[in-house]
Amino acid sequence: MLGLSVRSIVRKVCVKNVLLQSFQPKCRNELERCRQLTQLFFCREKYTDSSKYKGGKQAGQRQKAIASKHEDDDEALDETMNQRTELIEDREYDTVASSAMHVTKQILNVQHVVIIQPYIKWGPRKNPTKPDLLLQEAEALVRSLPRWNIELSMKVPVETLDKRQLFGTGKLEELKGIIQARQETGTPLTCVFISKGTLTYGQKQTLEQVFRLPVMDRYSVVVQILRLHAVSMEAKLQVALAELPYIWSQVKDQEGSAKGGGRIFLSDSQRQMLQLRERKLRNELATIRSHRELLRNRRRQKNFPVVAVVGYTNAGKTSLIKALTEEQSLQPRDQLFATLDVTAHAGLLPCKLEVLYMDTVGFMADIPTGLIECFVATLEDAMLADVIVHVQDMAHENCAEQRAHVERTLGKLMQQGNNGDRALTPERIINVGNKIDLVTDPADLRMDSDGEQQRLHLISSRTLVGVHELLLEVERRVLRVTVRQRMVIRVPMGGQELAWLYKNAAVTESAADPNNAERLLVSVVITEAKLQQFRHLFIRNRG
Ligand SMILES: Nc1nc2c(ncn2[C@@H]2O[C@H](COP(=O)(O)OP(=O)(O)OP(=O)(O)O)[C@@H](O)[C@H]2O)c(=O)[nH]1
Repeated sequence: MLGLSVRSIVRKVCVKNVLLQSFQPKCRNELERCRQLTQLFFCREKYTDSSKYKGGKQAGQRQKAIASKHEDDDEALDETMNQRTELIEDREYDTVASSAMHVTKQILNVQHVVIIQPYIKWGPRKNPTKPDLLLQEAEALVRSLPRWNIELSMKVPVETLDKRQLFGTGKLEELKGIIQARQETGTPLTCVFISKGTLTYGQKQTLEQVFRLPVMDRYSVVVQILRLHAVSMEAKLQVALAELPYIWSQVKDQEGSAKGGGRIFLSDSQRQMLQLRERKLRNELATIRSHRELLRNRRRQKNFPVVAVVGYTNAGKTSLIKALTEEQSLQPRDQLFATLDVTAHAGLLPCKLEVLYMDTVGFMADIPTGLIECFVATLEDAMLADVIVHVQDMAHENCAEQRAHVERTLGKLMQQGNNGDRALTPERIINVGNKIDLVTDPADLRMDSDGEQQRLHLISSRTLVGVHELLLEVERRVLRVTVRQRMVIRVPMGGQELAWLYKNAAVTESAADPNNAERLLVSVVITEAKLQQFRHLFIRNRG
């Protein structure tokens, strides 16, 4: 039966994933080394000032000797890293600490966070999204991390996002006062999250000195979330790779700000090591991706229609797939970036044709491109799908912006040629307005920000309102895009025709022909090409 084979394909995908996860301990090593290197980077600032660490000088000398002895040697790198990691463990903690590493190490502890959302009030660089919504998104990011508590959150107008101290002098003093007062009276704060894509090294250092707390930007918060949610080896390698552009940009900033001060951030050999790691990570990823390509080709050979479900993070993609497939094992979570791996789920259309639904990584605005680029490859599956379901959260105040962001990103992916020559025609895209159970005013439902009528399929993945109608629409599009049709074919009982149809089409029903006891009426969903083949093989021969 076809049903058996589609499930077995999904099973194979799962088995393959497990295999990929356990395959090549080399990958794991690579990942571990990269992680250590990242930690090494984040602690570098403190490390260079060895007086701040117990035993820092001694270990620093040991490390220096090792590094100069075996410059490009992998083992030397490991040893160097171990030495440094010891230093990290050993150090006396300083409140004006190198932020990201401090927060990384404390990720399992409770964090008490102050969120500051800077926004430009006037001018061409003003963000079209309202500051309140930006702040809400920043809060949602922090809430996605377990045991991170928001103690204070505020939005602060700025003239530009490029100033070294980010805020005007008066404003900075005011913020410092608020944080200090809070430190003295409430729960001690542990970090400040400035909700800007990336802070320059100089900005971060200045703000840490003023607030006397570690400071994080959006990039570093999102990396923490991605690390927590990366399950497969591919996702883990991607996260490790996503951290590298950040490290490089901070190195560049730091070198820029240290010019004339005689400080060198990374030695040539360390720089080479970082480049080497990057190359190795990319190679490992390429190997894993070629396995995925193989699976994709197999799916294509089996001719299963593929429906990709895309959308802004938390829009309800996983919930919708759960509703469409009735797959109980799927667990939607109220967290941003809950899905980091593209996963395939088998589902049945009303005509009994089986399809594969692909769950994809959520989109999010204001995430530095370097970070998301690493996950773009996982969207290739979506770009190659027969039909793309774009899920939108109708209950979200910023729904129209989110939709525009997803459409822009998909458009960019198309331009970059990730589409395998498939155009993103309106016929391939189904717009779905989800979470209508949370919308109180029905007038809000069919309008976008310009008041234009939207062609949206309104549903609730929670109450299942509209899900059956959506399923019918998915079926209509799948049949049209893949040039399949539903038909009833009359075949001789026990003949080759029936066996051929079972092999080459989706047989949805078969019954005895009431007008001819020797024949069967077989309902099938069949592609145009296969139908021609059937005619050629059986009908012409018979004639
Ligand atoms: N009330 C309501 N909640 C919903 C609906 N659909 C999804 N949710 C909730 O929204 C949250 C996010 O749902 P997911 O399905 O995980 O969203 P996602 O788009 O897959 O999220 P990411 O993987 O993070 O991008 C969960 O708490 C769901 O229970 C809906 O129709 N109504």
